[in-house]
Amino acid sequence: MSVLDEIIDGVRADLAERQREVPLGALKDQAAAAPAPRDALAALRGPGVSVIAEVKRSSPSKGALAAIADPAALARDYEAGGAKVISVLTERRRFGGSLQDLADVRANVDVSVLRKDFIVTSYQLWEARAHGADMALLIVAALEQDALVSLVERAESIGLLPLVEVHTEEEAARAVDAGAKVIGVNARDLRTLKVDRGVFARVAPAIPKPVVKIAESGVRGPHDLLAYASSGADAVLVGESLVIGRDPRTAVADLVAAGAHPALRQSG
Ligand SMILES: O=C(O)c1ccccc1NCC(=O)[C@H](O)[C@H](O)COP(=O)(O)O
Repeated sequence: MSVLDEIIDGVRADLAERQREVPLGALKDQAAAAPAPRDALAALRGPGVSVIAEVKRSSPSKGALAAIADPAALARDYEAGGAKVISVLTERRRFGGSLQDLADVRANVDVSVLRKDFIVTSYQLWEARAHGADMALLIVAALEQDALVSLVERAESIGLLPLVEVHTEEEAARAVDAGAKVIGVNARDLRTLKVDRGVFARVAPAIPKPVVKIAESGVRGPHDLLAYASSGADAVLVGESLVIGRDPRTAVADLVAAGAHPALRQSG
């Protein structure tokens, strides 16, 4: 069984428990009472290369990364550094995250917030919106095409911008067919956990121009952002290097400064 399959087994078990505790009708009521979604698409459309900064306590590949007692404080630092979107890992077992982290972050920043999790049912999309998310991750490798299409549609219908994640050209074609407006190319193979920064340059040409292209994983600093930008990235999604560093605000600001270089300015 791959790492991704193991993670999803755990996600389904935790999900079943939450579904017993909060019926879908009650969750929809919570979503209706949540703050209106922010325009994440506009935020990601530049100019320059946008930075998505991630709240990430631990990971299957590295184990514990950072304690992060106050995710909202970290998110405020990211926002002060110029991050356009805050990504919050809400998976509990392998990443140490929660829906409470998502709600806390959303209540304490003015930028858009992404629910980063392993979403396999529309119930999780309602959870995302009920806890204030503006975006939700959908991983192509975790979903049959019918399910992907229906989750993209459901996300959009409830005000969430789906970030559809791929790792190969074939997955990119599936994401495009599903109508994704934002596609993330993850340098990390979620089945083996190997990071290959060359994946973005190979997969990005399969993604048509109007789609926002995000390079995910493996960004250690401005040089990696610039390399992704030179292959056509509109944004980068960064976790580990920000949470293990001593000054997340400055680390984000350095990335934002590199992404704002006039040579990288795009019309959108
Ligand atoms: O980070 C992992 O080890 C991991 C393992 C299995 C599934 C997903 C995983 N990470 C999720 C992500 O995609 C990253 O958190 C995100 O792209 C940021 O990556 P990084 O900057 O390399 O922390």
